[in-house]
This record gives sequence, C-alpha cells and structure tokens, in this order.
Amino acid sequence: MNNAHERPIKLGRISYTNAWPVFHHFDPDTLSVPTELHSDMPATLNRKLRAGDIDMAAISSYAYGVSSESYYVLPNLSVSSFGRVQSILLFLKSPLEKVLHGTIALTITSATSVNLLKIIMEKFYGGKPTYVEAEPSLEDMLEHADAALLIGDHAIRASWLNHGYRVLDLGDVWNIWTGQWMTYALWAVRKETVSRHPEAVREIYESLLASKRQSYGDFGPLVDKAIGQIGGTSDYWHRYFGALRHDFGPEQQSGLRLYFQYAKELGLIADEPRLEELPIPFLLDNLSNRR
Ligand SMILES: C=C(O[C@@H]1C=C(C(=O)O)C=C[C@H]1O)C(=O)O
Repeated sequence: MNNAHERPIKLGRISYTNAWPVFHHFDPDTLSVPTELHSDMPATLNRKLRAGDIDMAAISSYAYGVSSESYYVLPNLSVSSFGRVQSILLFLKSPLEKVLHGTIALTITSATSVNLLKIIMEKFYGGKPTYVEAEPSLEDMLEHADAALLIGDHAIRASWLNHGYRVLDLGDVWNIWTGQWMTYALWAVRKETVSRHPEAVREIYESLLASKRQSYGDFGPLVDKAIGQIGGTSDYWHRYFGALRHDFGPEQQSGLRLYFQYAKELGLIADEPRLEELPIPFLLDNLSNRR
C-alpha cells in the first residue's frame, strides 16, 4: 500500500497533563504515515485547526461547537469529568457576591472553560461580571481583578500555592447544577483531511485509541512523568487521572449538548452544533481492509 502524502499529517497535542492519557503512548514514528506532532495550549490549537495549519487535534469542545461544519469528532475521545476536575479553577480574591458584579480575569489558554464560567456566573448565579483576558499567572491576574480563571497545569500549580483564596472547581459547580458530565476537549479532524487522506486519519485515530487503552491499563508511567515535570505526589496524580474520563459516550455527549444549549441561550455561540462523528462506514470499510 502506498501511503505517500505531499506533506505529513499535522496532529495537535494539548500540552497540559489532562490530555496525556490519550497522547502518552502515541508515537508518530511507529506509524506508516508521516505524522508531525504540534504541542500547544488549547486556544492556540483551536486557532491552528480552524486556519487549516494543522489537520487534526485535541481542541476545546467550545471551539468544536463554533466550527463544527468543518470538522468530524473522533469517536470516543474527549477530556471529561463527572464533577470535580481539579484543573479548571476560579480563584476568588473577593467574596462571590462581589465577584458576580466585579471583574474576572480569564486565562487566554482556554475556550471551553471561559464560556463555562460565563454560564455559571450569569445563568446559574444571576451575576453579570466584566471579563478581561490575561496571561495565566495567578498573582498578576488578581492584581486588577476580583477573581481569576486558570485551567490545566497552570491551575494545578496555582492550587498548590499557599494563596488563601477561595477556589471554585467548575466541573464540580457544573455537576451540582445540572447533574451532568462536562466535556472540556474533543479530538477533531478537518473534513477535507478525511477526504484526502482517509487511511492516514484511520491509522492515527486507531493509534490514539490504543494509547488511551494502554494508559488506562496503568497510570503509573504518566504519574511518574507528571511528578518529574510538575511535582506533586503519586496520590495526587492517581486521583487526578482517575477523576478524568477520556471517552465520549452518550453520557458525556448529553452533558456537552446541555452546555451548548446554555451557550446558545446566552449568545455565546450562534447555533447548537450537531456532534458529527467520523463516519462509521469510513471506519468499518477501512477496518475490514486491515492486514
Ligand atoms: C480538563 C481540562 O480541560 C481543558 C480545557 C479546555 C478549555 O477550557 O478550553 C481545553 C482543553 C482542555 O485542556 C483542563 O484544562 O484542565
């Protein structure tokens, strides 16, 4: 089989630990298709996939909603939680009553969580704060704001500081108000990449699923890497990875649909997107041709 392409398939990897269970055992060098990994913050990957600078990526679920007509969702991959997520945190310098009509600094690295925060502040709590975008640095953010939203490893590191602020975990608040899962990230592929390079997309997709399966068999290697790179204890990281889910089944989809419904109500998104998965016939056809 000839898998030659004019250029490698470019795959965007969220550099935060929350995506490691899908990426950790994924090795582009073992694939027959030339594949380039691009590691970045979610907001940057959202932009690059939109612009066609990369072909497929883990992106903010909100960013999928905005551009869903150009993408397929890779089935059964996500970053989700049922309740506490531990890495999407609002740090409150002022009391919540003041924050609701005060100023909130939002990390520029996020898209899903900034809109989740707006849903929580405005729809659930009835507030109307002013939002300002900021680099993800807790002390700088709180110099001019009543509260600060951090995500990913920035949130984790900040949660370990002796800061004394009250902290809201947005996964927890969402779950308390809705009883639902929350999906923060999805894996999306540009439709034009699928029509040009179906075999390559299939191979990369299967390899990501295999990596996820291996991670879920033993979080040990991910925990060791996280301790080495970020710090913290083995217990902390086992709990962290244990509280996340990287599947995208009916329960996660139902939570995400509700999120899009509320985002539409608040004018944060133009239309509620259809969650269009990479077509199954495409997968079955290709699976039946496997060596
Ligand atoms: C669980 C997380 O999910 C993430 C939150 C995202 C967002 O807010 O746009 C995007 C991707 C994920 O990194 C996290 O950041 O900790």
